[in-house]
Amino acid sequence: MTTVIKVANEQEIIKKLSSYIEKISNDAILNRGHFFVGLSGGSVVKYLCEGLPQVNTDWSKWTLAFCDERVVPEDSEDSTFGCYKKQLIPKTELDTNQFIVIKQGVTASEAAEDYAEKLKEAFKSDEFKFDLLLLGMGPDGHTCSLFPGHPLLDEVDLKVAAITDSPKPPPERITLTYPVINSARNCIFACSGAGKADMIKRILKDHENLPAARVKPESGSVYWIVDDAAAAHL
Ligand SMILES: O=C1O[C@H](COP(=O)(O)O)[C@@H](O)[C@H](O)[C@H]1O
Repeated sequence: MTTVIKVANEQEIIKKLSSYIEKISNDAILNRGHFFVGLSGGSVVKYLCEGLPQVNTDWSKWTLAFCDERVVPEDSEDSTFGCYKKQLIPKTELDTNQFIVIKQGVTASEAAEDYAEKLKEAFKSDEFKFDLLLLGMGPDGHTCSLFPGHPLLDEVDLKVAAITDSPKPPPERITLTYPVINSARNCIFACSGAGKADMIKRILKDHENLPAARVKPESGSVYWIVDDAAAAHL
């Protein structure tokens, strides 16, 4: 089921997103004793670093993985984990060892293989069923590191794949693939600004088959939290 939530501006996106995260994390902890969440990079980093410190939850029950990650050193500005390490961890009770991070100093395909092993260990299963994936959408309609027209859109065997020709720099990344994304219990997109308005219309109104539109969890929910500027053509 897809739900579109329109709010006034970026600050309201942060508030709404945080309230959904609080509810979903507390339900997961109550029902299954743990909360598995996938984080994205880009603009979502800011929303989460501002919003999560206000969330009322049992942080010790959280495991945080990445929907995609750039294959760069952890201290690079392009490292998604590096951003959360600097901007989120000091503001919460989260510890670095609750994050599942990519192996350093290896190729993208080695990093993807190693990441899949780490997820298998964390989930104690071959099925990586996330309670929540926090997703962004680029102005070209990409989500995670799944780009329009890329062969990875059709990947069904690998759960974590490497990409070495990302059209958005940096080129080397790892990404969850649709079999994992679409088995999540919940997916939330958070998008703000006029730069996303055209793509939001193409996905939510015209139903074009773009990468972000293919996020349709089989037995889960997808929420789009969009501000007035991003929702201008809906
Ligand atoms: O490169 C990436 O881009 C997308 C979208 O970023 P945004 O800044 O336009 O919101 C992001 O979701 C993904 O995690 C990241 O690696």
